[in-house]
Amino acid sequence: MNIGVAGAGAVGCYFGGRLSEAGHEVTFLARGEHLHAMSQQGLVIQEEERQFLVDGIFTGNVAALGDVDLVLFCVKSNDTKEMAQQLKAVIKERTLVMTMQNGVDNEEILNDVFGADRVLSAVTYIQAAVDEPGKVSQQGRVKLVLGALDPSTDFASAVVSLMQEAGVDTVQSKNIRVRKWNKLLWNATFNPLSAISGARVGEILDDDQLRKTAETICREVIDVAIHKGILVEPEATVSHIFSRAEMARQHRTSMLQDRLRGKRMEVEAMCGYITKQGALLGVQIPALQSIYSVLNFVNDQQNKTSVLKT
Ligand SMILES: NC(=O)C1=CN([C@@H]2O[C@H](COP(=O)(O)OP(=O)(O)OC[C@H]3O[C@@H](n4cnc5c(N)ncnc54)[C@H](OP(=O)(O)O)[C@@H]3O)[C@@H](O)[C@H]2O)C=CC1
Ligand SMILES: CC(C)(CO)C(=O)C(=O)O
Repeated sequence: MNIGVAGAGAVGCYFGGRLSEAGHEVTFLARGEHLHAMSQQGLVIQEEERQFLVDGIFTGNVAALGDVDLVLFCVKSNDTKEMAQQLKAVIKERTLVMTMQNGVDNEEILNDVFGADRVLSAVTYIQAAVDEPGKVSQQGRVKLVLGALDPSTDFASAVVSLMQEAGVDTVQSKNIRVRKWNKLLWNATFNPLSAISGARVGEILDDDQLRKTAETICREVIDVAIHKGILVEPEATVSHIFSRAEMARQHRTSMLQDRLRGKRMEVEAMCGYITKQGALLGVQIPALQSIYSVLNFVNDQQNKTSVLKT
């Protein structure tokens, strides 16, 4: 299959790399030093046990994705609208677009731009990072749960097979929005708190005050999910989220990694969306709301600093 990666950073390079290794033609859309390094030396992927070199097409020109059959949509949520509009102008009418992003609002944007009948969504379980330009590392388990936004369409199973044949543990879901909400509950509990405090997941679990705050946020977000009509059993969900966190003790969440690198954090996707939904639905979420206001300020400051640097 002819596959495009829109936003070849950590996630896009990893899954695009696995598909390229399985023999598919993959075009990686990237930019800056990372694109330069991949164009010169190829893409190096470091997994725990092995390293492999990906020899794909590396480009900074979105028009190079014009002929692909499937786009892995992997930009940070802050860039979703802009990337979706750029893609819409160049891809074929029948090209499938699969978001592998965190959060639940990217689906709404992609739905508006492309129509639900060709958008897929994946819950992405992976711990990947761009360690240096041209080099991506991945640790721990890799798993995808994927489904179509419109479950009456039948193309999700073909993409599940594509991933499975490339050796990626992938299952199909008929209710992908609920699965995405479940992941968002984890991310909203740990990502903003880790970004504001600088703590790894294990440090949040071990510090009484931080743990209490994480639990408070978790319950707030569960409340919003329930008011949105997502079926969640609060006690079982809190306990599941905290037991999954035990397996990621050393992890610096993607939001903390962005903050440490001076990059714009996904504040809207991880807290802004939930805060706004809470306000619309009349659900009080003071803990997450406070963290949202601080992280928004930090994001704006980082943005100003990077503008000053350029
Ligand atoms: N990393 C992880 O382990 C996980 C991440 N996720 C989610 O997956 C999504 C992607 O995350 P991740 O891969 O870490 O993010 P990255 O920042 O590593 O990757 C996104 C890439 O897209 C590039 N990009 C953005 N706009 C353009 C453009 N117009 N043209 C070319 N390149 C562009 C970015 O470039 P630049 O850097 O210059 O902005 C960056 O290289 C996020 O929603 C994240 O929350 C989900 C599970 C795990
Ligand atoms: C915890 C993790 C790596 C789960 O895949 C994640 O989604 C993040 O750090 O944002």
